[in-house]
Amino acid sequence: MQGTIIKGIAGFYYVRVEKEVFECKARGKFRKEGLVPLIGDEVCIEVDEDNQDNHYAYKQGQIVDILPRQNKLIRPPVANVDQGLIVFAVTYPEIHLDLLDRFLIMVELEGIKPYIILNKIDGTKPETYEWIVEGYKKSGYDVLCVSAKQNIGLDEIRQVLKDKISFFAGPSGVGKSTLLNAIEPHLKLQTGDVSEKIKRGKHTTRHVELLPFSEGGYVLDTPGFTSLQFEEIPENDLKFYFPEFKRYEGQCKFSGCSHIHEPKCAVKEALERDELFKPRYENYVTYYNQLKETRKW
Ligand SMILES: Nc1nc2c(ncn2[C@@H]2O[C@H](COP(=O)(O)OP(=O)(O)OP(=O)(O)O)[C@@H](O)[C@H]2O)c(=O)[nH]1
Ligand SMILES: [Zn+2]
Repeated sequence: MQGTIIKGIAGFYYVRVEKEVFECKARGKFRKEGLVPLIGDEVCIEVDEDNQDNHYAYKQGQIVDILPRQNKLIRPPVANVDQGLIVFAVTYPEIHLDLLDRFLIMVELEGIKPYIILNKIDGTKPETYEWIVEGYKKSGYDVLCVSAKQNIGLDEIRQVLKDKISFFAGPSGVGKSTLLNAIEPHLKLQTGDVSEKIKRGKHTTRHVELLPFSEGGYVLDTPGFTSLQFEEIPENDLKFYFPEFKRYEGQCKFSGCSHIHEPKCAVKEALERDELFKPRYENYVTYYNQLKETRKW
């Protein structure tokens, strides 16, 4: 049978097949190969037929194969993540585009698809945030304006989440938990279930878990990215994490153009023509200079 690892605790992997969860050990061969199963892995399991006593909370099984990974996040350690939903609020807390751009760079660094979710549009005039929506759409991002409180735009988020592995990230207080609970009221219930089980075991460490979405797909139960540091990027590579620059690739006079001070730069010309979102370009320049400064030391 083939399923997804949704949780791992103390050498046990919880593999969800259809709607059933199996408690599995990994075959010794993985250890020999230096392969550690990860949450999010697609695996093949064999069910232990002789070990299905009902005093176990789960049916027991063994992981016999791990399918090739599409990608792997380091923190939290999860495989096959398709997309990151970056949540901000249009009002309180106020949107800091610097912070939003940092979140976007983190998602771009992982090579996964970002979505921008602007929450709390209830009671806020569209004029106050429309320029941000336009700016990020111009940069090539998908932007959804929603209200968790008033059920606006939630079906669009459900469409995005369907059959994918997703995480939510964003500053504190923007409404990530409210949003998840509004999208899928069952999720909270299941989180409760699991923490009950963890309490009964001896292990109190926080484990990452994939929460199954009723229409198919999974959501990480912890927000992605606690750190927004990207100082390991060489400043000359930073441009690769601004997808809107790709359109102008090869069009600058100088190859390896940083799009900052070089003459006949296609990116700067596009900026003049208003094809790019200026605040984001300015953040690019700021980060570039910061990275360059850091490297001097
Ligand atoms: N007006 C309005 N308030 C909202 C909306 N969504 C969430 N809130 C409120 O915003 C506050 C923060 O919501 P949370 O869901 O706890 O935010 P969070 O992003 O999970 O915060 P952390 O757990 O700190 O990361 C709560 O008081 C919510 O009631 C919304 O759509 N509109
Ligand atoms: Zn250039």
